[in-house]
Amino acid sequence: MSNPVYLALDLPQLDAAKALAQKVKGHVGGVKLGLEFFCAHGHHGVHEIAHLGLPIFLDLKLHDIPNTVAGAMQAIHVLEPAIVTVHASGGRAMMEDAKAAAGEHCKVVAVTMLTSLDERDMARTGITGTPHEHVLRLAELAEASGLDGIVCSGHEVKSVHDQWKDGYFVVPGLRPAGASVGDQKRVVTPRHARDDGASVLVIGRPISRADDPAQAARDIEATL
Ligand SMILES: O=C(O)c1cc(=O)[nH]c(=O)n1[C@@H]1O[C@H](COP(=O)(O)O)[C@@H](O)[C@H]1O
Repeated sequence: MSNPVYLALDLPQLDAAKALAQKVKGHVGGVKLGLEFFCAHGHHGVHEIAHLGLPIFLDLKLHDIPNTVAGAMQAIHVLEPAIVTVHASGGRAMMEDAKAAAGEHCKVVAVTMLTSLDERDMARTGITGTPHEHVLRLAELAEASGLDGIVCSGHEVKSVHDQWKDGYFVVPGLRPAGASVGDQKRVVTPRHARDDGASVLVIGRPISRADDPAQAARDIEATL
């Protein structure tokens, strides 16, 4: 089985991001470039990282009217990302148009409820019920919209997997036992998420902020 870990390269400096990706290259399955990286370095930065030969997960979390999101998807074809994110709360038409506009080999996955939120945060945005219920509802909508899968926490992935057998499930909010949680609220270990059916394990700071990132990536790989 290929390594399911995608390293989140949430670094502002292009050289530092390249150096980190180079260090852990043999111990991760791909790299995730998010808003911080893309706003700072754009297409050029993505091309620079792509030279390392790892699959690229472009985490843009697109959320706008369908026409605008479809235009953005077309504008990134040339980067040939393996995975791109949109927000499920953008609705069915937006997700359908995003998928239709995506490159042939690009998986489009919908962010359901950010792993930095809990039930109280959710209630403050006017959404009632539990995170679990909300994620399952948005997963159903993403599947009906023709997307490849969703992003959710390790708390929900098992139930989502039971309901959507051939879905592609991206799980962030992962921490090896005892690691600092930081701003994440719905957290499990990488092994737990994998056992519950995660297709991709997104891991950032536990690797990028380790004294020896390659060793941290190896240690996580060994638990899977
Ligand atoms: O879409 C994501 O990747 C994502 C969704 C989510 O609900 N929670 C979440 O943490 N992420 C991303 O996953 C990464 C987690 O980083 P660490 O908390 O440092 O492991 C960051 O790049 C986040 O942007």
